[in-house]
Amino acid sequence: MKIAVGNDHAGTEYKFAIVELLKSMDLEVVNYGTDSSESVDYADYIHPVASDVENGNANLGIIICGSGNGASMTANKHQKIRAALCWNTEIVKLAKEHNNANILSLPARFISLPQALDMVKTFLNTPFEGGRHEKRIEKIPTCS
Ligand SMILES: O=C(CO)[C@H](O)[C@H](O)[C@H](O)COP(=O)(O)O
Repeated sequence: MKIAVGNDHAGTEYKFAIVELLKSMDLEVVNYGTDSSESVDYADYIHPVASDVENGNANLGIIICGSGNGASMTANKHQKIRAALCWNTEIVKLAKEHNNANILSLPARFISLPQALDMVKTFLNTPFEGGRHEKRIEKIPTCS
């Protein structure tokens, strides 16, 4: 399984720990994020993650910025992306079970690092429930 990861300067520290976790789980990781704490524009580092997930080059994505909003807004501009901004493991679980989220967006400035790592594990280990949720997510990309 391949995971695409992206972050701005607010997510760099958490990104390093998340990449380490993913590698310890024998997952393939592609890092599109900045590796620096120098200020950057999140969209430049998030679009490549969304593109990879959208075109099947990666199975899932994990994106990190200060609030998680800029990252998720950017990723959700991609037609096939369902990026979920999450702040605890319960929300992550629902984002997979009900929404089949294919990108997890983490607000690094509002969650602890242990919380972030637990959320990543939940994201990877929770399956989509399907059933009634299938037709609901199919309706998401239908916009005027
Ligand atoms: O895009 C964001 C907010 O929606 C992210 O949280 C950014 O990380 C944040 O805006 C960066 O803020 P900074 O003051 O430039 O470090």
